[in-house]
Order: sequence, then structure tokens, then C-alpha cells
Amino acid sequence: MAAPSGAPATPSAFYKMLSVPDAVELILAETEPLPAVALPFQAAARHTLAADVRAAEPVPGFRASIKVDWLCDKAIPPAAIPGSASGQDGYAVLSSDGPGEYDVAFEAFAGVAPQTLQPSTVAYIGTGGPLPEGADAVVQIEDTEFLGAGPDGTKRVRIKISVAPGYDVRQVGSDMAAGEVVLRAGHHIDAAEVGILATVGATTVQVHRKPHVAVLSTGDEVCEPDAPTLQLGQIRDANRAMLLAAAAGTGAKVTDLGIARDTAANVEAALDRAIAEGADVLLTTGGVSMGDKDFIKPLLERRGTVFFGKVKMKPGKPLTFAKVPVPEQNRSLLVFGLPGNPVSSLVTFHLAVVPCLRKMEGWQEPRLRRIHVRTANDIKMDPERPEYHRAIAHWARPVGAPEGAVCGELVAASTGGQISSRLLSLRSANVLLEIPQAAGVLPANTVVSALVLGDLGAMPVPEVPAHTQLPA
Ligand SMILES: Nc1nc2c(c(=O)[nH]1)N[C@H]1C(S)=C(S)[C@@H](COP(=O)(O)OP(=O)(O)OC[C@H]3O[C@@H](n4cnc5c(N)ncnc54)[C@H](O)[C@@H]3O)O[C@H]1N2
Ligand code: MOO
Repeated sequence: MAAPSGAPATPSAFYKMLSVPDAVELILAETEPLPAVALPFQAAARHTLAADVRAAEPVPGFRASIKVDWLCDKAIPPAAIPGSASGQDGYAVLSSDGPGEYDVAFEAFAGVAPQTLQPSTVAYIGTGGPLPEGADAVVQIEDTEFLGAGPDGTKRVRIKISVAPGYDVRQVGSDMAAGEVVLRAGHHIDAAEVGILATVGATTVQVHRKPHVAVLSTGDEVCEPDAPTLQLGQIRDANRAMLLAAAAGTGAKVTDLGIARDTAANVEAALDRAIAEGADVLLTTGGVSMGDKDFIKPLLERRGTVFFGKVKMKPGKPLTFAKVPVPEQNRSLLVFGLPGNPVSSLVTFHLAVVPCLRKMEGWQEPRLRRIHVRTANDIKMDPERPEYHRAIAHWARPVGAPEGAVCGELVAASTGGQISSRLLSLRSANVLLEIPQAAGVLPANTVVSALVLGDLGAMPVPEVPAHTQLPA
């Protein structure tokens, strides 16, 4: 808590003010990817691979029936045509036999050992069934006519169309070749990747360990959220639960260090607890400003190296980054002193902590993604600091575009009052607009850069229609 007591300023008065990009580069330079661990493939979801994964065998391992939506004439050799495929019930044929009436020699189903097909006969084949030796194509049921069974019970069928060799057949290794790298080191494992790992039988994979993040609130005025009543000057602790949720949302392991009251000894005891618990990163909130109860920077100066203690940004100016050596464990603890104002703490978490956690967990490009958006509101600029203005981006038709036009762009609506105590400015925010340091007002309809927070896939409607006319 910044107490205007007339006491000497903490060293924070003397920190050089860094730009946000310089601060992020410095953080990334001081951050190492965490070591690889072996995990069962299902537990590896939402981790980043530390080693390439190859397909040991071809997929499929046998020639299989499949319905391919050939984009053009059925007579064109399938290998030349990209298509989408689904299962195929039909008849395995020798393509050179051509249309005509044939005995159904046997039935080939998935999981049944294939027999050999003799010329001038066909075999019934189920979806995904192995193509018999001797057959080289599949004709779907719809292109045949069942003629019934003869006196000896042999079924007869009319093949109505001519097909090329390989038609409606998934060739061996056509999905994945034997030895092919199917996932590279650095690839993030999501649901599709878990399926790929299962397909190639990679049931144990090398991934980067996830960081362990400890979170501490500081301040005599800060109370637990379940405090039934608040005395004058007291506030409920929003930051700790919020940052624990934010860190857990990145997949980090989290430890709640509670609230440290405003004494140097309390704050240092919490730092020691973070080290004892094995945290890789400590997030503190509050106590990084100029007051005589702002203990974070002096503590970090004493115990480690403070890389910066001021960043030219609004909100979040007193953001502090330090490294505390842990010689007995041959490692270091990274410490982010986040400002106490709740908005400042979460904005600095996104801008500074997220890239650090991403690098630790093995992301090749850990920086926040930058996009361009058109502003929906006038935005007052700050002549002293660039502002990270919270906004909600959605896809919309550009102003003045004719009804039904096939075009769109991201439009960002401000979340309203941006004072750093007002957490509602972060409600539903999915971008931080990068508003330059300047006097005056940035008029609505200006295109600005913006940093993406979380998942743009969850952006609000309206969305574009599902089917639109492609431009000529
Ligand atoms: N003389 C100066 N004073 C301040 C400056 C400055 O440059 N010179 N910078 C201001 C800026 S910018 C910020 S941001 C704040 C950051 O201050 P601290 O990090 O030291 O935070 P506190 O003073 O402890 O608290 C600020 C504010 O946030 C509330 N708070 C604190 N912890 C929590 C919590 N866990 N949950 C919810 N709210 C919290 C606290 O009650 C205060 O209202 O410094 C300015 N001062
Ligand atoms: O930078 Mo402070 O975060 O303005 O409120």
C-alpha cells in the first residue's frame, strides 16, 4: 500500500522506465524453457512437445475402402485429385473388368483377414474393409444393382460404372507415411494432436514441464473475499483469486500464498515459501509503488537482481521483474511484482507474465499475437504513457459496405471507463488496443493494433453467414 508518510522514497523512484516491448524482450531473455518430462499421451494434452513424433508404421497399414468426394470426373486417377473421404460400402473390383454382371465371391469387412479376388468376380466390401488381393478399386453400392442369388446361393450384382485403378481406395501410407514426422518439437498438443498420437501408437511423449506459479497478495487493507463486512479502507482481495485463475488457465500448476501483511518480514517469508514449494514463478500484487510500505522492490534488490521496476504503460507502470537465485536447488525463481490495482495486475499478467509462461512451457513464439482492429468508439489518449485499452473485438461488416457484401473486419468496442481499479473494464475483453502516447482523442473508425487475450474463437456474434459467394 502506498502510504504518503513523507518517508524516503523506495529505490523505485530511480528505475529507468522501459517500453513494454523492451520489457518483454528482457523477460524472454531471462526465461528458459523448462526441462522435458515423459507423459502418457492423454495427460500430454495442452502441453508442448519437446521432441519430434514419427509414425513408426504406415497409416493406413492396408489398402482400405473409402468414399472419396472426387472433385471432378470419376475416370481421373484418384491419386491426382485431392478429395475428402468418408467410409464406403460397395464392391471391390478389378477395374479392368469394367461394367457388367458378376458373382459376389466373398465379403470383406474391417477386421477380417482378406481373401484373394479372382478376375471377373467382385467382393462385397464394408466401410474401412481391407481391399482383397487381386482387386484394385471399389464401386459404391449406389452405382451397382443387386440381382439376387442363384440356385447355389451365389449372389450376383451388376456393376454399372467404369472406374479407374485405385478408385475409392485409401492406399497404404496415404494418411501418414512410415517414418514421417507427424508432430514436431514445439507443437502444442490439443485434441487433434492427441488423436494423432493415438493413431501412431505414441502412448508416451516428451513434453515440456508446465511452470509452477505461486501467487501472493500484499497489503494491510486486503481481506479475504468471504469477509462478511469491511471496515473503512478495507477491500476484498480480487487479485489473488484472479491471478490464480489466470495462471491455471495457461495450464500452470498454482500455489496460493495468501495475503502478506505490510511488513518486510511477512513479504520475505512468503518469498521463502514460494521457493520451498518449488515455484518457478512468483507473482506478487501491491506494494511495488513509491510508498514507505512498498516492500517488494527493496526485498528483491536484496535477494536477487531487479531487471526493471517501471514500464511506460497504462495501466501497470510500477511493474517489476526480478530473478532470485536458489543456489541450494541450483535454479532461480522469477518474480513479477505486479501493481496492486486489479486491472493493472491482470493487464500486466497478460503482457509480461503470459509470454514468460509460454516460453517456459516450450512455445516457439511466446509473444502475444498482434492483430489489427477498427475502433468503434472515440478513445481519449494519454500524453504520458501508451495505453493498453481493454476492448471486445468482433467480426463485422465495414462501415458503408453494401448489404450482403462479402467482406468483414474486426471491430473493437471499448469496455468503457479504463481506470485501473475498475475490473469491469476487463469483463469479456478479448483484446488490448495499443493506443499510442499522445494528446487528444483517437477518433472512432481508426485502425489500431491490438494484442489478443485468450480465445478469439469465443468472440461475440454477429458472425458472418456460413455460406458466402466467393469473389470471382
Ligand atoms: N507517488 C506515486 N504513487 C503511485 C504511483 C507513482 O508513480 N507515484 N503509481 C501509481 C500506479 S500507476 C499504480 S498502478 C499503483 C500501484 O501501487 P502498488 O502496486 O504499490 O499497490 P498498492 O498501493 O498496494 O495498491 C494499489 C490499489 O490497489 C488495491 N489493491 C491492492 N491489492 C489488491 C488486491 N489484492 N485486490 C484488490 N485490490 C487491491 C489497493 O487497495 C489500492 O487501491 O501505485 C500508484 N501510486
Ligand atoms: O499504472 Mo497504474 O496501473 O495507472 O494504475
